[in-house]
Amino acid sequence: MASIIEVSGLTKRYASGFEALKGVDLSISEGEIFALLGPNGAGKTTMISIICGIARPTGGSVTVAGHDIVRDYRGARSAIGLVPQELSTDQFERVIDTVTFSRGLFGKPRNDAHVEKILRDLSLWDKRHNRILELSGGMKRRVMIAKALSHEPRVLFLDEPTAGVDVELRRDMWKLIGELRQTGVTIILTTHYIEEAEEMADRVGVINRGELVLVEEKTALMKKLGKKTLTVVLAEPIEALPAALSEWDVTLHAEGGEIEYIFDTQAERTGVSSLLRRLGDLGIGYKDLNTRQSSLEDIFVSLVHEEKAA
Ligand SMILES: Nc1ncnc2c1ncn2[C@@H]1O[C@H](COP(=O)(O)OP(=O)(O)OP(=O)(O)O)[C@@H](O)[C@H]1O
Repeated sequence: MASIIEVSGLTKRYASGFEALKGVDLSISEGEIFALLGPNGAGKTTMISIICGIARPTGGSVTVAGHDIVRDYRGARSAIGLVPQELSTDQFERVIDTVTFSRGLFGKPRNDAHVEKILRDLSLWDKRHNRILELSGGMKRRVMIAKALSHEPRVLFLDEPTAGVDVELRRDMWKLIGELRQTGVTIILTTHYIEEAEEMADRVGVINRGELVLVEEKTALMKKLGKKTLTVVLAEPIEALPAALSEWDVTLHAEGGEIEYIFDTQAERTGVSSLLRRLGDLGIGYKDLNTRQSSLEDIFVSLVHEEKAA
């Protein structure tokens, strides 16, 4: 698929001398949902701010829909819709007016049919004459999305779209984002919720201390780094792990009632059958076995830990 955003050798050094981005390269394809993950202070907001023309890069280049974000700021910016984390709209304004006005800010001619479509798509049409302050938190977030979509951008940035919202609203937002992608808009979201990336993204990028430490298709990532945990529920609890099990990456849980074994699903030998044989040899009986796939969260935590350790 054609790329819509090209980030090359991007660096950002703040006036304090702090290097927030250390040479980031990234290419985003048109129509994909890309999730940018990273711990606090990793550089996510800095990167988005630069791509959206809010902060200036110190080095490197970024193009959006072919427009250089510095030399052709207007061209680049008009291809972008940005949904900030904070509500940034006049609370007394009416929904339809704020969305119509946002479109005008980008120099686009008035298009009532487009504004109506957005408001309908976002289930805000019935509320179009309400003032923002009369809306629920979830609706306010939808208004922010409507504003960002008002000028028909090709790329939509969502900065932590579900931070601090309840589970139900989060699911609604995921559904909405899924629907937006059907319209062909490219979506880049930052999130602290790994579950959100797991649910939504086609590709995942992990940024840590100003460096993009990983960019991968979500499914490939989960498969490649995927480990499984085998839980062996013992017939009788044991006090400690016998030394004869030290060849396996096993730990004792549930007050000695369960042994957990983490194994690599891609390995030629997973060690599962030999472990069970050894348990038999040791006279340790078990009454149940189950395995679970490691989540993106396990993968993310181990990545950021490896980085820290290095
Ligand atoms: N204006 C600034 N001057 C100096 N340092 C800054 C400035 N803005 C951000 N930083 C630093 O740059 C680093 C990256 O910040 P950034 O806001 O991009 O992180 P983030 O990944 O978005 O974090 P969070 O998840 O907490 O929002 C942080 O260490 C931050 O303290």
